[in-house]
Amino acid sequence: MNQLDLMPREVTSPLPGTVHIPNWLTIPQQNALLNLIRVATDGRWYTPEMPNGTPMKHPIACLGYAWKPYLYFIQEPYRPLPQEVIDITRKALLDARISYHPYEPDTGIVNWFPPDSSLGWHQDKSEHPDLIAVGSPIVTFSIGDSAIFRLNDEKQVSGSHELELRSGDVLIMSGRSRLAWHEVHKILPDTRPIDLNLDKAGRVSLTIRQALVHTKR
Ligand SMILES: O=C(O)CCC(=O)C(=O)O
Ligand SMILES: [Fe+2]
Repeated sequence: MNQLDLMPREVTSPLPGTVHIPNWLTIPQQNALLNLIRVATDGRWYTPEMPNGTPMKHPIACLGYAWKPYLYFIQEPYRPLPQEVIDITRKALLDARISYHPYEPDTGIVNWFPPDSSLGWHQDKSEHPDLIAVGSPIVTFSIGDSAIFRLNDEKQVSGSHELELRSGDVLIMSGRSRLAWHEVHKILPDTRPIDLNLDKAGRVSLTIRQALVHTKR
């Protein structure tokens, strides 16, 4: 434990529509979520290639629809996003006081960040344009080693907001900051809680979103 751990970590809203809730999941809840991810992804990890052929720097796995830069597709056998994940996503939105209707999350991209990995400056815009236009939320749960996360409403690191995303934190990007630029700048080694059921160093982020418009039949 360092000095900072003694200070309460407050809920913050660095940009309109973005809410960071520290310590939102308890350790048992994080372990339950890790288990659920293990079962639901069923070893279906892959390292997608960018359109120019270079592989991404870290592996991902997907719940619900699958994703590769920059489109969603159906992974066979198709299994919908687990109801438990939809439920905690809705609860996180309620706690963040973000009301957004109708929200039908259908996809979770799970990122595995080894200690020396990062994810460069980008916007999340593979989802249906009508959903992006209305600010449909992206809800991210962090588990494992902490990350330095940066975000900005402009395409530049300079002047960006820097957040430390620790194990158990939730971050929501929605509304006016749905298309905010962001990056996982670095992973802070050996910062994960000891009671976590993670057998190696690194960080899991589960990023829930609605990818497609669901027409009622
Ligand atoms: O790991 C994170 O906190 C963010 C990941 C991310 O930006 C993404 O999956 O698009
Ligand atoms: Fe992203």
